[in-house]
Amino acid sequence: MKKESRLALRLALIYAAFGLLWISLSDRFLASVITDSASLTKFQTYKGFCYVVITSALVYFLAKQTMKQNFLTEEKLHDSEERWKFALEGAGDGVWDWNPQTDEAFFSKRWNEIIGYTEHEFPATGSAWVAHLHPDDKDRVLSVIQGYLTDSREIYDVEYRIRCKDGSWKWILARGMLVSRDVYGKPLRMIGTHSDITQRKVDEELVLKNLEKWKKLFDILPIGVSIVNSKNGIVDFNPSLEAILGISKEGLLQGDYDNWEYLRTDNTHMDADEFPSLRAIKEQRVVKDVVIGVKKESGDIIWTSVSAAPLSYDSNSCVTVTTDITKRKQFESELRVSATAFETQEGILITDENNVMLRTNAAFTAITGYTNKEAIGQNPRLLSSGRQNASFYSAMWKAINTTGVWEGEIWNRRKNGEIYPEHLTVTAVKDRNGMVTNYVGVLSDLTQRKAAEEKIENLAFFDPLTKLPNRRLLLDRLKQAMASATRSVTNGAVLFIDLDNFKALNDTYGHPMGDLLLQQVAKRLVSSVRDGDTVSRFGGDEFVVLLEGFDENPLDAASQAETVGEQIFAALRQPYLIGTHEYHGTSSIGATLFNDKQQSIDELMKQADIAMYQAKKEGRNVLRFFDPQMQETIAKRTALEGDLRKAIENHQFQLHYQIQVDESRHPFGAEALIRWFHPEHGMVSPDQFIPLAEESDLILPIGYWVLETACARIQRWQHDAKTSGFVLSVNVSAKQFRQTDFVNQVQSLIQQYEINPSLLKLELTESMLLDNIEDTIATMSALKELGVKFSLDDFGTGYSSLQYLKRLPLDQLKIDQSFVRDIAVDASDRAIVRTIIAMAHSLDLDVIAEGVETEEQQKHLSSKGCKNFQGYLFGKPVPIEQFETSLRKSLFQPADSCHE
Ligand SMILES: Nc1nc2c(ncn2[C@@H]2O[C@@H]3COP(=O)(O)O[C@H]4[C@@H](O)[C@H](n5cnc6c(=O)[nH]c(N)nc65)O[C@@H]4COP(=O)(O)O[C@H]3[C@H]2O)c(=O)[nH]1
Repeated sequence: MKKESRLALRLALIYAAFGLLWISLSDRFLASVITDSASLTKFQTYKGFCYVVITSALVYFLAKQTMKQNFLTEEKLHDSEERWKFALEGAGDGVWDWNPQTDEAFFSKRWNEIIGYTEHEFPATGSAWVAHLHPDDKDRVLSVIQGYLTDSREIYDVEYRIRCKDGSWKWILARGMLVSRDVYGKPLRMIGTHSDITQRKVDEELVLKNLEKWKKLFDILPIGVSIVNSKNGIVDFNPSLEAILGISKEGLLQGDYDNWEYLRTDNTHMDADEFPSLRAIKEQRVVKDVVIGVKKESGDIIWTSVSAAPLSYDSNSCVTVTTDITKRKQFESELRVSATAFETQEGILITDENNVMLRTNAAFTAITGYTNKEAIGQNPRLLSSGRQNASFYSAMWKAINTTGVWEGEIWNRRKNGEIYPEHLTVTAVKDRNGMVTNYVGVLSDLTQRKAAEEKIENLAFFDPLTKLPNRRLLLDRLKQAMASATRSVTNGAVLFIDLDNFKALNDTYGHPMGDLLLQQVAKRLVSSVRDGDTVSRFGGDEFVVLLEGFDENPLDAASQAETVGEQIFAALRQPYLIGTHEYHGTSSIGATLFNDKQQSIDELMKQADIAMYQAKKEGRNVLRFFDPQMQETIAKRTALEGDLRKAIENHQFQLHYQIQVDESRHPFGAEALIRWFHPEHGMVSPDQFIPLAEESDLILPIGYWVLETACARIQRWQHDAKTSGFVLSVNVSAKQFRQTDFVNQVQSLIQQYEINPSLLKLELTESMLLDNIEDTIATMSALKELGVKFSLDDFGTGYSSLQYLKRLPLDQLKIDQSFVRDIAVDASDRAIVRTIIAMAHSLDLDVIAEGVETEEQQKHLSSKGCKNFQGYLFGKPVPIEQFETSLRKSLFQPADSCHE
């Protein structure tokens, strides 16, 4: 119940209580004291007057009390209203008071002032206020008021613009409340404040404008901007970041980037604590320009530069700026490549369109001598040597201007004045419109190349050791000489010179010594001939001298050639000082003439070779002219070689066996000697075909055949009680022995024929053993391990010293038949034989003498201590059947009867 209703009810109750008491008590009281009715009526009238007086007094009293109370309340209210009005006005806000029913309004002094009026100047009605509202705000404001009054919300507030006295507009915040309603509940009074918010509105607008400005900037910035929170990762970002990282908005928000790998500039893994965002948050400082490689699942790498700054309002967040530097990095690396390319071995100069030098590289300086500083601003003509004329340059520029490029060799001048050959390429650089902006010259110094070319030419035509023309140049000159001899009808000669015993020198003193000898020989040869003649090194220890302009008569020409040959012999015969050694050498010369008769170069060289071969054969240190008979021999040789190739498969070889006996002529072994039964020539002696086989490598299959046949023979012998201890000697040639698998071959044969290896004796010659002593020892030792025996054949003809012999695992020395032959008559042979036998004894080796033909020879040998013999005296080499027949005889007959 409302306050005023309660008050009215209280008054009514007091009045009702008094009236009821009066009615019920006053009549009873009068009736008890007044008994007559006249007096009673009279007193009842007086009682009525009293009632009126008392009730009036009561009403007066109650009304007075109530009014007094209302007045006090109102006064209090007024006072409090005044106080808050004062407070509000003091705070700068205006106050208003409005009766919605009467539209009467009160606007405080401050209210008026805010919009430029003096107190009471503004019409005191609500409608006057409405009339001053901004047209854009009016409807909104009225609907807010309407809404407030009907919705009975507690507080009304609205912002609007109101026209000031001077016509300007001010933003006002009006706040108020309904303070009373009439008995029907209709709004009776609204009061409120009126604050000037114009400045706030301006500020807000500014903020909004700024916000929009920054937002737009954020959106269109080509660099990625993001807000990173140390816990939640990227919380806000602009579209550029999505574009740079190539990730969708959702992906960024879901943290898909966590799956990526991050790289340092050196491509190594970057840890999270190195990220600029996390560092900026942790260290609370700006972290700038950290280069990060973002490696995605696809393997693609995006290179970024990231800066981060902590946010002052949130210590766990920062703003990061991400720039895509992938292209820049690419460009930088291309730039590095370009810079490196610019600094190549080739000189580079760049000019402007007017041919003024702008830049040169280090190689340019190295080649020309001009530094970059000296070259800049100059015309490249600075390098001109004067060797090319004006028309050369005009052709060059014509080419550049039409085709855009010129390339060629040119002579230029260095800063020090030296003129040098150069390879130059000039390229015109054009802009988009086809206008020349620059010229680029690339130059390389050809000085060294030319020298190298010269050197290569020298290598191609000259022997590097002796500096003499080589085979190629000789043949070239021979061709010219032959043509010239035809033209001039003269004779020329080719001398083929071979140094005697050069191989022995090389083997004994080593190759460097051999080289020194060759150099000295070359000098002597050159000084032995005329200037126009050619001295060449043909290969190894072979030299060829080409002589021209001899007499047209071949005999005279031959004697002229012989004279030169003699001069050469004389020169080469002189002792050589090689290092500290004095060396005496001789040579063999093969000569042939050439003239107008048509001959091929090959033929001519072959003739000279054959002649030289003949000279060697004839005892060395001689000059031999080629003659056709000689050629015939060679032809035969070649044919023989062809036949030899087929000999094995045609089963034309046979082994003959020659008995070996002891002092009492008791057979203890044999030597296997090969025989070739040629279908046309009959039996060919090994002396004829073994050297040929050695030259052509045919000795390898032949030698193997001999070994295998010998092993097969041993196998048979060892199973026969009478021959079980028989040792079979087999000749082994140098080439055969030097085969890398020779030991294996022997071992396999021993195994294959299951022979006692000690029954196989390999005969080696001195010269082949000393060729490479270390390898020889290794091979011999390996064979020795197998149990094979060794005999040193032709002993005494070579150069073997005791020192070498000691190192060889030999079993036997074989005295060469040349010493045996004259032993009865030649004291020196006897001495040699004695020495050989003494040597063998001192080395604990057996000795056997070969070629023993007479009793006398045997006697002499026996007297010197030789106990084993081989020779026609005991038996010639014979086929196996014959051998075994006579062997049987000798084994069952007295020893002396073992003759063939
Ligand atoms: N005047 C004379 N000569 C005698 C006498 N006793 C033996 N001869 C001969 O002297 C040579 C001894 O063989 P060689 O010094 O190893 O010399 C052998 C050997 O170096 C080589 N030769 C023979 N067969 C083979 C073979 O199977 N392989 C190899 N690599 N060389 C072989 O051929 C050379 C010549 O062999 P042959 O003509 O068979 O000549 C044999 C033999 O018939 C004699 O009392 N008086």
